[in-house]
This record gives sequence, C-alpha cells and structure tokens, in this order.
Amino acid sequence: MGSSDFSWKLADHPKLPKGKALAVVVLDGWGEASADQFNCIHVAETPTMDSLKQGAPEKWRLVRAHGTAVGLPTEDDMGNSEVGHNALGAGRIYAQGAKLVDIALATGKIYDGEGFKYIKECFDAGTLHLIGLLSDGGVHSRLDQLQLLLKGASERGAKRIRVHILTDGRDVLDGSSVGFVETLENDLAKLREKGIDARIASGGGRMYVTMDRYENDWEVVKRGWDAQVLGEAPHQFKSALEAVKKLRSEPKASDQYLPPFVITDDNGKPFGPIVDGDAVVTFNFRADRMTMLAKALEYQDFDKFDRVRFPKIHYAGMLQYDGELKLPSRYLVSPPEIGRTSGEYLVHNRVRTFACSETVKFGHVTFFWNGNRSGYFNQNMEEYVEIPSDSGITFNVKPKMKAVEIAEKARDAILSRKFDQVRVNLPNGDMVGHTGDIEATIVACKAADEAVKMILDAIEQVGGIYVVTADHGNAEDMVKRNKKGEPLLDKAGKVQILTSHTLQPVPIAIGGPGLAPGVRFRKDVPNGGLANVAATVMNLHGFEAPSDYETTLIEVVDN
Ligand SMILES: O=C(O)[C@@H](CO)OP(=O)(O)O
Ligand SMILES: [Mn+2]
Ligand SMILES: [Mn+2]
Repeated sequence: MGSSDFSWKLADHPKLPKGKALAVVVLDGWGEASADQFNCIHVAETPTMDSLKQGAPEKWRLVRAHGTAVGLPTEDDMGNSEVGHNALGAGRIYAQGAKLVDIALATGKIYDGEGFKYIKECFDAGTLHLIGLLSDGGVHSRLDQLQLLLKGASERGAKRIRVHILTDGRDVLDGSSVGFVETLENDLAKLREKGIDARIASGGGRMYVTMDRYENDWEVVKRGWDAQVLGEAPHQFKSALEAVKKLRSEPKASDQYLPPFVITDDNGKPFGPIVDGDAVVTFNFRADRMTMLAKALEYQDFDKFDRVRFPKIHYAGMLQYDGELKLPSRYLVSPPEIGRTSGEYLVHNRVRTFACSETVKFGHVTFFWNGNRSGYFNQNMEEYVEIPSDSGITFNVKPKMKAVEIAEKARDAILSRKFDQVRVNLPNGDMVGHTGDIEATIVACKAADEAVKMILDAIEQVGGIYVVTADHGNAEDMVKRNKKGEPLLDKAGKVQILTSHTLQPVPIAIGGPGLAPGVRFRKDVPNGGLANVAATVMNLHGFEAPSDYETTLIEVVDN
C-alpha cells in the first residue's frame, strides 16, 4: 500500500452491525492444559469460564500464544505479556525484541549502529556497565545475548566491564540464579585472562531491585540505583556467587526477591559504581520493566527519588523501550515498528474506547496493546483507568488483587453507554501464578472468573458482545514436567514448582446478546493465534480489518 492512498477509514463489514458495546477481557496467564492437581484453573471454581467453554467449537476455541505465533524466535519460547498484548492489539505478527537482538548480534549489525558507537566513545577512559536480567528465560533478556555482547564489546575495545545482575526465578526455576551466576563468573574470568577487567559489580532479585513497572513502586528502582550507581547496598560480598548462595540461604528467600548487594574488593570498596565518563547498557530487550530505570539514567529533570549523584554517562538501551517518549534516546537495536494498531484504527473510525487494569498490568492493555506507545491516540475518544495495585507485597498474600475493582470499573463503563469498546486485563492468574503458591493461585483463578462474570452481566444488560481471551499460559500449569508430562521432582522428592509462563494455547470465547445470529468461529484457521484477535474484534465493531492484518477468526453464516 503506497502512503498516498493510505486511509484510516475501515470498510464496513458486509454483515455485522456497528454500535454494539463490546467487552474485550484479557485474562493474564490463563492457558488451557490437561486437568490435574497442578492446573489451578481446573482446580479452582470457575463456573463462568467453564460455561463459555460449553460454546465450543462455534463460540469457544483455542488460539496459539507462544513461539512464532507471537513473533518469538522459536517454538520453545513461552508466551509473555508484551508479545501477547502486542499481537492482540496490532493484529499482525512482528519479529519481537528477542529475535531482533538475535539477528543484530548474529550479523554483527549491532556494532555498526549509532547506539553502539555512542557507547564505544567511553571505552578508552571509562567503564562499560551492563545492567539486566540474568537468565535464559527469553522474556526480558537472554544470557546468550549478554554473553555475545560481552564478547563483542571486549573485542571492540571495552577494557573495563561491570555487570549488574538481576536474578530471575520468575521466567526460570527458582534457585537457577546460582547456575547463571556461575556461568557468567566463568565468562568474566576468561575475559580477565585476556587482560580485560571484567566483573559482576552488583545484584539483586528482579522483583525487589530495579525491575518494577508502570511506576508501581519507585523504591524498587531506587534500591537498584543505590547499588548500581552509588555502589551502596545493605549487603556486601566478595563475589556474586557467594552473594546469591548466602542470600538464598535465608528463610523464605527466592531469586525474584533477593535483596540488593554490591561486590567489593578486599578493602570493602565497591567494584563498580557508575561514574562520569562511563557507558551504560540496559541489556533487557523487553520494555516494561526497564522504562523506569531508563528514565532515571536519562532524564536530567527527575523527581521520583533522590539520585544523590547523576553521573554524566553514555547510556543506551538494548532497544528503545517507549516509541512515544523516544526512551531511551540511544539504543543498540531498533525495536519492532508496530504501527497502525487496532486501537489507532478504531479511534479513527469513531469507536470510543475504555481500557482498565490495575497498575501492574495497566500498561498491558494500553502501552503494549498500542504497540509500545504510551498515551492516548485521541483523548476525546479514549479513557484509560488505572487502579492502584498493592505494592511491596507478593501477590499470593492478596490473590484476589483488584479483580473486583477492575470489573466494577468495566461494568460502570459498559452501563454508562459512553463506550463502544471496554477492554480490561485481569492479572490474577499470572501475578499469583508467578509466586508458585498453588493454593493462592487457585483463589486467584476463582477471583478472575468472578470478575469475568460481572463484566458479562453488564454486557447482558446493554445487549452487547463479549470477547474473552488470554495473553499466554501460567496458572494452568504450576509444575515442571518431563517430556511425558509427568511432574518432575527435586532432590528432596518435592515437585519442582513452575513459576513461569507456559507454551500452552489460550481460550477465546465470543458471545452476548448483541452478537449477530450466525456468527461463529471459522474452522479454516486451525492455527489461529493472538494476532487473529484484532481483526475479529474489528468485525464485531462492524468493520472489516485492514488487508494486511491476520485473518479474522469468525464468519457469519446464514441461519
Ligand atoms: O512479570 C513479568 O515481567 C513477566 C514475566 O517475566 O510476566 P508478564 O509477561 O505476564 O508481564
Ligand atoms: Mn501476561
Ligand atoms: Mn507473567
């Protein structure tokens, strides 16, 4: 399509009417898996979702939510919120950050770009700091990419390198941090043999240090800043391996929540504070949990916490994390250019939109949904409501989270008749699933199901339509399994709890009194994935989807 003949105007759907209130409900971390005691969705009372499933195959089906269906490098890559909501909102499959970084590293293009050149300017006199999530989870970052970057930077003149690690345990098994630190320590020792002064300088668990999101709790970022930039932390160790082993031995310790630590020399002096003249790369490719640190590293004017020092550094992100804010301004790899998202089209076609979640997932139905773009397309047509999340807790303590509050907001928005689309994310299955607490996750799934019920009841009242789906799996499988699907046991004979997302497909259900007779799921899109949902939603608003969108999942048959 040439830019001259481009139009935001969507063609009318030949059969489906406009003007029906449409609820789009995304259950975060709600996949479909076989029914056993580790499937919390199965164990929980979920009468609403169960009744939707009765509509199969015409009104309920499964869609793919992992791997290449959402633009990830391989079919072994579990789904995640960023790629899931990107696909749901954009209606097309983009090579995502993980893959783009792989390509840039494999071709060496990463080193030819403006971002790396900017970083390299500090290599003679300064230190190169690499900050990010240390695991092979592939959701926010990947160890092999860090390894390649270390190699590439050292071959291109970096003489002094400091890695600031964030331990995972959320996209990978809890306890795996020890192995990842060992691997990295070995790599850095090899660099030292080559005369490069390379070390781990600081660390902490991702959920307690640095990787907050959507400004839920700036204290998390501050803890990281103190360790990474100021070289100050409540714990000092001589090595990172000693640090994670020792801190993990505390009661109730977990990789996700390790306290911040710095590595010091024999005199107790931290190895790697960030100072004037240094270069910094945040090596996560995923946006949401690096945006806050990116602001702290980049913005001259900043009042979220006292930075104490604001070093003059050359900072680049692995990717640009926010396309609207252009943050960070320097980056090593260009992000996927996710344009012409369904949200933008619908606004241009007078579809009034309401979007809501609680803080920890708020950006999922706004920022991710709109292609990693913050803010409104058109303030007069859209309203985004954020319900403050609890902060400073792990969500197994309050597994109901704000499900009722989100559902109430959605209900009120639907009943107000001011909106054509009411879109929500219900976080429970995912956020509680990540804690690995099975009892709490069962409570979480029930709460999410009750919230769906409230929203569907409101749709019933206004004669509307609903689309209920999910972004990827999590709560439907809480245990690590062997190839035969049997739970794996650890050395002590206990099942290995799975805190991560899964490779499972997710359900999608359509219905409501406003759904035109004869609308049903097509049979000829058997491999349909999340990217097929946008065209489906556009149809239900009475429009044809743009021709380059992934095909719709529905058809209208004459009864
Ligand atoms: O919490 C997160 O950052 C990820 C897991 O790493 O979960 P989600 O993709 O569901 O946001
Ligand atoms: Mn998610
Ligand atoms: Mn998750």
